Amino acid sequence: MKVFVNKRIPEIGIHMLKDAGLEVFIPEHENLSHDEWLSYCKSNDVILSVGGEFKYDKDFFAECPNIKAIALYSVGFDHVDIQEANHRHIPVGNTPDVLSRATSDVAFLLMQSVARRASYNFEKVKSGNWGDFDPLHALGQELYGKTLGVFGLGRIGFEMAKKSQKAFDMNIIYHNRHQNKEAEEELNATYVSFEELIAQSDVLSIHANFRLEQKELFNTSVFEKMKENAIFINTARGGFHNQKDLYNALAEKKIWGAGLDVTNPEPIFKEDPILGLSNVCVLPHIGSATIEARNGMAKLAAENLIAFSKGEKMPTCANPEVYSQNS
Ligand SMILES: NC(=O)C1=CN([C@@H]2O[C@H](COP(=O)(O)OP(=O)(O)OC[C@H]3O[C@@H](n4cnc5c(N)ncnc54)[C@H](O)[C@@H]3O)[C@@H](O)[C@H]2O)C=CC1
Ligand SMILES: O=C(O)C(=O)CO
Repeated sequence: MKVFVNKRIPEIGIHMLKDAGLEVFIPEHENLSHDEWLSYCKSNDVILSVGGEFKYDKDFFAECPNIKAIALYSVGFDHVDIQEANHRHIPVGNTPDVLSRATSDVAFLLMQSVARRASYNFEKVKSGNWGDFDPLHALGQELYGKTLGVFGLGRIGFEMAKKSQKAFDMNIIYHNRHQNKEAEEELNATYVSFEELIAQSDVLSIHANFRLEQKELFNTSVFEKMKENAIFINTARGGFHNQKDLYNALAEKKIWGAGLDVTNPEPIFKEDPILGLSNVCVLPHIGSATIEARNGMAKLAAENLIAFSKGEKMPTCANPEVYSQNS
């Protein structure tokens, strides 16, 4: 079975595929054009897919009927038309759990960085403006006993809530598609409406899996209902927030600040005015960027394709319903 891996991943994953007798193709250079990517998809049987820039939509599946399985090097699968994959009986593997702590660590980092204005103060030092001790300048806010609102309390959201409660004794509220009994029992989390989540959160952290129908759910109509001391954190997908509305809310100090690990578009344009604000911290989508998480993702993606090559179910599949469909 021929595997197309569109970008370098930790060697452990490649070795696993080769040891299982699969033929692995990795292009010489990385930043593939769409046409290059498509031509490589057409000449292989399955894909180990890194990154979200290439979309697995109806057009793709029509152009590449040869592709029988996709193993994503991510837990998010919003760049895949799952309905079309199911229709074509194509399993789509993903990499949950192994990156949950790492990603929640970045949300936790952003929360603290914004609360204590780390970016602003670091920029001051870098530009030689250490400044005299000023009891009233660039003060941050403390998080102890404040309310963390989680939009999408799943694997990563749970880790974020757990460490925020442990470190700062934060009160946890959440809004989800389904109630999370484990979080309610272990973290004393309270399920609230979307409106209550927005109004009551001192820190609002987005951890839902993105779907197009939720595009720009967080916009001016939301930001104007948030507390003035509120911190907006997004480590899920940039599509969840309207970036211009967020800029306006921050510039007009409608909210305290924002921490983003995901933006719209990605990479963010360096001219984006949001980067010039003193109450923002933006990171370049590094949530899963640890040695441990990225190795774990490589192992899971390889295991998914090896299972497929043996006619077995993928251990971690974004569309497990594909296995229960009539052939
Ligand atoms: N910044 C980064 O590098 C990374 C970002 N991510 C993002 O984080 C997302 C979450 O990952 P996991 O926690 O593993 O997924 P998960 O599936 O365990 O949790 C997502 C939660 O969101 C909830 N949800 C979905 N849509 C919702 C809606 N409209 N309203 C309320 N709740 C909703 C679901 O019920 C679920 O509990 C991924 O889909 C991905 O987009 C994941 C890993 C790394
Ligand atoms: O896993 C994901 O969904 C990411 O965004 C990157 O790890």
